[in-house]
Amino acid sequence: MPVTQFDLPEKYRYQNGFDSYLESEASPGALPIGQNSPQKPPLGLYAEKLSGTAFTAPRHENKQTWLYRILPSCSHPPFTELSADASPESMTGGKLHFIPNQLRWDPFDHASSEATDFVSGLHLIAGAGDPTLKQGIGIYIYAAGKSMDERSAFYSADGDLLIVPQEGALDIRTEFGWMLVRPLEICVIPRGVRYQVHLAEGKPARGYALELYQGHFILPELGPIGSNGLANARDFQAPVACFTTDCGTTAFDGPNVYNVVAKFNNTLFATAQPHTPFDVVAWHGNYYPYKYDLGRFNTIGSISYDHPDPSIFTVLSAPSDHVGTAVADFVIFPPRWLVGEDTFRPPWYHRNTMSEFMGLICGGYDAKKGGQGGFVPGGASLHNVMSGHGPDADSYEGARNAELKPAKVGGGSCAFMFESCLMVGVTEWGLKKCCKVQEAYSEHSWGGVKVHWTGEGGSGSHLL
Ligand SMILES: O=C(O)Cc1cc(O)ccc1O
Ligand SMILES: [Fe+2]
Repeated sequence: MPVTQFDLPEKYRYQNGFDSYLESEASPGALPIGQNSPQKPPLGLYAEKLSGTAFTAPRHENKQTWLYRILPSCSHPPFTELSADASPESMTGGKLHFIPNQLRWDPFDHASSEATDFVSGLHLIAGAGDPTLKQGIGIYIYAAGKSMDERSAFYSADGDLLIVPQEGALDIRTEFGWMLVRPLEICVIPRGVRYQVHLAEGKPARGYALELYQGHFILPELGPIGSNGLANARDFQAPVACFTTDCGTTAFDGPNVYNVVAKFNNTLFATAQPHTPFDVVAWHGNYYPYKYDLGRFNTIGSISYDHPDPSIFTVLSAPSDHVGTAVADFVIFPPRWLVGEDTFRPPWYHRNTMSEFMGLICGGYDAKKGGQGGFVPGGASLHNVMSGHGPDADSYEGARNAELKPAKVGGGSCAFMFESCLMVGVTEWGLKKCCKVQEAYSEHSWGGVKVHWTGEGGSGSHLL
């Protein structure tokens, strides 16, 4: 039976569309009509604008949302920087190591303690650039053993966060409403949006995330593919407004029981206020959190010969200032048919001017062995700028000798890649403290690659 949004609790009645202009009101009449900021907004609410681009950004890039809330979000005591204990270096970065070696990680540990929530369980594994310049990316592994406290909220001033759950569904309450994000689904929480992550059904959660310090994700151009295909705009889902009302008679009335944690230049700050930050009764705009079910991806590939570039599997792209070159592409490798004739079907051996960070949500990957020491769900790999990589020796031999019948690859599997034009550095946590780096990755994968050369052909004149 297909699950429609009406089979889910009311808080999950999403609105559909990518980069659409949406509006939602949890109380009838909360949205002003015909203007954004009336002298007295309806229902005694405050109007607050949340900008995702410069006010003057061109129309096609401009992103903003008007929030209608019980109290404005400025009404909080000052933030103070969290201690090193509460803001561990594993989360905020520290030194980055830029190294040309291919790297692969065993599956990352689940949260070691039930005291770890989504925020304290975020580990920066790799990154490039600088949030203060609004340039670059951060790549995270998260592992949470408990839900965030009902009275806590988190936001990042550093960028938009793309979350890729690998195990355990996340029930995310945002200022804009709720989103249930399960493995094989993803979501994006824009810069500045406050949210609270719960573990759906209380199950521990683990996954990957990419923070985009510059710009926003777009859908890739479709070129000759035409007007549909890959990730279709209508399959992206935004929350509907949902609020709570806990507040006194003024902003600072009552005990400071609501904690708000901010990530600001990869440093954590906290404040506490008496009123809930989840008090948005209505909103309208095109700057909002959204989710997407990867199962809806319309996968396209070669129906004649040769293995196409993986860009055909791009779900979302964060462009740099140079057309066709992404600061980050989010690419998936979903189940698909391979029918190429006289073709080496898995990925070719290659060196890429882009860096490739890969993870595995479930199943296996057609160019890499699974099992102990292989590429397995919950693990990762990094092939940095110009670091040679490709199928491991066994996968190569298998594909070289395979009978080329139409074959479905990746059934029950989904690998993904964060591909970036930037050279990516690995954090201390990623290289050492996580204790997951596979020391023998290169030898294990390519040590046994055989020479198939059949000897000199032609005139041999080039031996001169
Ligand atoms: O390296 C990888 O496994 C990712 C990848 C997949 C593919 O089909 C083509 C190029 C590429 O980098
Ligand atoms: Fe690659």
